[in-house]
Amino acid sequence: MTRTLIAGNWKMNGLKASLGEIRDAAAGVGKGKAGVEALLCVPATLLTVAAEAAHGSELKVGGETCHANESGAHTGDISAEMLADAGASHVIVGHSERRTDHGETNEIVAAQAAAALRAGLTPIICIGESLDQRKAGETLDFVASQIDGSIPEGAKAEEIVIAYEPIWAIGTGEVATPDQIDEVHTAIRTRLAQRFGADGADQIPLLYGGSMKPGNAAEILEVKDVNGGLIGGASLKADDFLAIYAQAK
Ligand SMILES: O=C[C@H](O)COP(=O)(O)O
Repeated sequence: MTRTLIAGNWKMNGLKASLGEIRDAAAGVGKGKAGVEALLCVPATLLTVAAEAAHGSELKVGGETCHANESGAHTGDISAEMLADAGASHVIVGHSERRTDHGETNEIVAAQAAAALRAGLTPIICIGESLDQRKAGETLDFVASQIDGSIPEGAKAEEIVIAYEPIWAIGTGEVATPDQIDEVHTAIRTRLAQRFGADGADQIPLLYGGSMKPGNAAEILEVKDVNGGLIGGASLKADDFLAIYAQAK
């Protein structure tokens, strides 16, 4: 059975002064919500204190990216082992902002996801098309190529999470319609079934991300192959994050 995951991505936001939001989120998750996981992925500077703030609750914390190597001369980078050591259970890899800002290719993303698995973390592998690709009718082919290239060899279905985030819907207030999400998520599940078999593909949570908010979460989470969300702006406030979490089944 597919797990449901409501995951926040704080991106480059948050100071120690924001820890109250994590404490509030931690206090609000888990109540009568068996089968729905809650996760906040925070900047590396906050990971240890966020893990402490969430300790004893059902809120998990995660990183936002990782280097493929375990250690070494990579100034400024952070390994998956370091994230695990700081208390992370998950790490986002291949977010479109990383692909754009840091030139991360499918090959790099697959190596990062492999590193996450090596360190015992669950990689949340992000894929999604640009507006130009959507207008050109290339969405499904592009997303399929990202799936093929970004999931590492040897990964097991139960170890990974996929997040579909149309780039044009990220931080723009523009949300993909349920029909658009349905079309892409169905295509993703079908592609995953070619690699993992139907039973394997069914075990992989498919998250939607892109301007998800308390007011549109229910409609998005109702879409057949949506198993949760990857939430940016609305995850910064515990009230909003919890309001989305409350709508997940
Ligand atoms: O990782 C999260 C996504 O980029 C969505 O961000 P957003 O909810 O601010 O649009």
